Amino acid sequence: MTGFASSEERDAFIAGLPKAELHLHIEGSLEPELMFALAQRNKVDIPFASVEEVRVAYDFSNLQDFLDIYYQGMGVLIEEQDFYDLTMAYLQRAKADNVRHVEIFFDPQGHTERGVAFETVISGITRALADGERDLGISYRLIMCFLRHLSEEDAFATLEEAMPYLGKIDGVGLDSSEVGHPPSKFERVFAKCRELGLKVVAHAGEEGPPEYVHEALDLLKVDRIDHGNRALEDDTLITRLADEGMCLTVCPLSNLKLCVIDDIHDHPIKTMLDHGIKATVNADDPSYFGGYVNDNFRAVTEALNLDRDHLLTLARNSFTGSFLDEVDKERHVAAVSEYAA
Ligand SMILES: Nc1ncnc2[nH]cnc12
Ligand SMILES: [Zn+2]
Repeated sequence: MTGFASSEERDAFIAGLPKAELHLHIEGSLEPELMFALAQRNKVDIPFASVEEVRVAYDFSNLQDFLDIYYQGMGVLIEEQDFYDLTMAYLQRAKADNVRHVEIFFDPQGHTERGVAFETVISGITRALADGERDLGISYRLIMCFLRHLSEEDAFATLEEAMPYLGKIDGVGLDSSEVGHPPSKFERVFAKCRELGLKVVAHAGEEGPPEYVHEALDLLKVDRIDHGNRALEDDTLITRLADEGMCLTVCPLSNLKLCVIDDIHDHPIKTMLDHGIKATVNADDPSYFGGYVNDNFRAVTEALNLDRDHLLTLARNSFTGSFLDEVDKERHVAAVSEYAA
């Protein structure tokens, strides 16, 4: 137990640490209890008889296993209020983990292809984000993801639908099935998004090879890499990520549940920090992977014997790697230093 006298002391330090969460799919925060409530409210059939049955089904051996259930789960989200309730439930949970700033993903194509209007989705999410900022003091950015298993044409059509709402969207991302859908497939749509002044991020190196991380950097010109685990297989990437101060939004319990790693003791986050890479800790899809951000912090801190300095670095990285203005970044980084003192 490096640096901490007890597991209680360690957990208390994590609980009180001011932090930002930069990799969170809002649809992945749909807890089984809310899924059942919304299924009833909207008269939607779900293939589960109980909350226990749902949790048993969350036994994945790879990303695709999870995605199949994830897209099915979001089928209960129909009305604007559903998206509000989903987002507000996440923000309340984030508040309990002392999260001060969130940058959340949403997957519009997972909804519009079911006949739910883009307006319904974004209105519910942003209404909750605004209420959360006012009532819980959590600032936010919103990132619209393109589903990479769908076509470039679909992505362009989604961007077109998003045009009237660009004032509410800070960035775009790339998620869903990685292998076979390289970043290069979306080079043109990302170029357009950058021209529009949007920040750009992409899932890369979760299951996909290091080459996809190179493509995300070189072709999509990303501001952050989501996951990035497999970048560690390539020494040139390690040096490049460190030299460029590229932020990686790492998701330990997700990696475990999706078998990206076999054991939490093998998680690469400490190695990333040792290489000088700006890694951060995030929950990804907390209701599917069994933990919110502090659960993720606890899991790696215990397994990898992280000390106070590691945790403070991870917390600072979460703010410096965010899309906050420089003044706000500095304010939050100062709060982390004050916490350390
Ligand atoms: N971990 C993940 N990887 C890719 N797409 C996702 N969509 C939701 N979670 C995801
Ligand atoms: Zn993700």
